[in-house]
Amino acid sequence: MLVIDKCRLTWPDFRAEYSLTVEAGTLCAVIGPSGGGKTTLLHMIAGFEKPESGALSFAGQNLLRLEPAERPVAIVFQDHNLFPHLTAAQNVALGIRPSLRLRDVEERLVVDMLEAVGLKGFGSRKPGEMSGGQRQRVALARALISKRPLILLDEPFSSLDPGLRRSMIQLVDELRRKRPVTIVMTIHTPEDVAGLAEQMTFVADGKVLASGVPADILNGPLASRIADSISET
Ligand SMILES: Nc1ncnc2c1ncn2[C@@H]1O[C@H](COP(=O)(O)OP(=O)(O)OP(=O)(O)O)[C@@H](O)[C@H]1O
Repeated sequence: MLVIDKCRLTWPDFRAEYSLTVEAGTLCAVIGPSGGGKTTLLHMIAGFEKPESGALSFAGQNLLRLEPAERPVAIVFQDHNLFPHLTAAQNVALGIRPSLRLRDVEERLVVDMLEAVGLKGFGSRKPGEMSGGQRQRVALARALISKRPLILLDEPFSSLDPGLRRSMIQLVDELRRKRPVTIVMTIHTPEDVAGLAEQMTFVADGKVLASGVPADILNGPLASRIADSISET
């Protein structure tokens, strides 16, 4: 279970205090208005932002004591954070082994994962030779291939058309059937995760204002505020 308890961050123009619980194995979709604090929440879980107070744990382990690289977390950022000098296959392989010295079976895994994200035959391309949507999928492949049990996806599919976006989210969902993984994903359109996400979390003004079963959140007391934040993005 991921437990965030009153984690506070203060910047000159923004104050956040997050409390949220996500059961292990759950797909939790995070929605909310632009600037409300969704990315900051993910960055804090990953360790790129340090809360001044509060508690943060995953599977009983205190994450606040761990550096980002030590956390059991794989993250896909909005800007995909691929290495431009490496090929798509090498960028994916980093998810298995930072040294890139892969065994044959691992090379095969990379090829299979590129195929799973619809990039068969793109392994030798560099990020600069790929579209924004293709780069997003390379970054997704790298996160999915890593053995990290907590995956954070920050609007990973924003440059994909709705059909491809939906199929990528289904791919993320399938991963959960193959190995136990907890996923926290920021999204813009709740329809994308309909029937897949067990939990929906509405973040605005630096706070988790509601979290629970998606239908309850979308039809609950914050329904009109949520609808406004969706139409604005
Ligand atoms: N390192 C930082 N220092 C100061 N302010 C920051 C920092 N990071 C983010 N902020 C501010 O925190 C607020 C929340 O930003 P955040 O990126 O978390 O929002 P968001 O909900 O992800 O928005 P969007 O949907 O547009 O990506 C913004 O006002 C932003 O300017």
